[in-house]
Amino acid sequence: MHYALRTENLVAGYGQRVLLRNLFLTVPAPAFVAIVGHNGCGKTTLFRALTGHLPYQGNIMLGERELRQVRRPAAEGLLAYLPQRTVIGFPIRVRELVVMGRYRRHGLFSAYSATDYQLADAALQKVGAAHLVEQDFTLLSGGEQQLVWLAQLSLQEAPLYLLDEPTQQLDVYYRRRVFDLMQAWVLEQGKTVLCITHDLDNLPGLTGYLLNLSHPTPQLEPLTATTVRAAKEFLEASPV
Ligand SMILES: Nc1ncnc2c1ncn2[C@@H]1O[C@H](COP(=O)(O)OP(=O)(O)OP(=O)(O)O)[C@@H](O)[C@H]1O
Repeated sequence: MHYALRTENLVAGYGQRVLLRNLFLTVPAPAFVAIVGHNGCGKTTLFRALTGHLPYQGNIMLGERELRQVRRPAAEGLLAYLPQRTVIGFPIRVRELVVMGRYRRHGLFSAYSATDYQLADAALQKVGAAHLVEQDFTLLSGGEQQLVWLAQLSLQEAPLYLLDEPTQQLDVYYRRRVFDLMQAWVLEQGKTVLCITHDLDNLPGLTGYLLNLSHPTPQLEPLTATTVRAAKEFLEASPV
């Protein structure tokens, strides 16, 4: 079987504060994984370790590569990461921001080709944000900005996508749409998508796995109405 990600005995945290304890994970490729858990249980910390931004003990394999041997996993095309909040401090047109998803082929601010821009427009169309293409990104609403980031992410040619609460600022309609989009990345493009979310109501009906990082021994479970309900009850019943 082909694996997108494996962790063996992964331990990580901040100083005395250990958040990930002896985590063993094997994520097949392709797959969708919804990562849930209480605020502060270590979901983003897991992503920081996977992206090479946090020291850890144990092993992390990204596909066939041992993460310790990789200097910059995103720059080398092993993964693409959408953090929770990214602030842009200068005016920039939406199309110009989205096309930067092609940066590994060109360098961030170098000249992009007509094909790159066509891909950027198509990516915006797919997330339902084609109408924003000419606008100044910094003037958009939080939800609109999130759609633009998703379009940019979709242009990155990585096998593994990590998304930290991508539906956080979106209304009901766009939340559904973003989950459908992530499913399409998996089912149609063979990507493996790890998505941190508190939006459990949108999970039943999706194909993939659930990972409850608040559980004492977190492991992948099939994503079903039953497992989502159990996770919800667990999270409602127990403190962090
Ligand atoms: N650089 C840091 N130094 C010390 N503690 C940190 C640091 N970054 C995060 N923490 C703490 O680690 C804990 C876990 O943070 P993390 O961001 O992984 O939580 P999370 O599960 O993603 O939570 P949320 O659902 O609220 O986003 C939090 O209590 C946080 O305050």
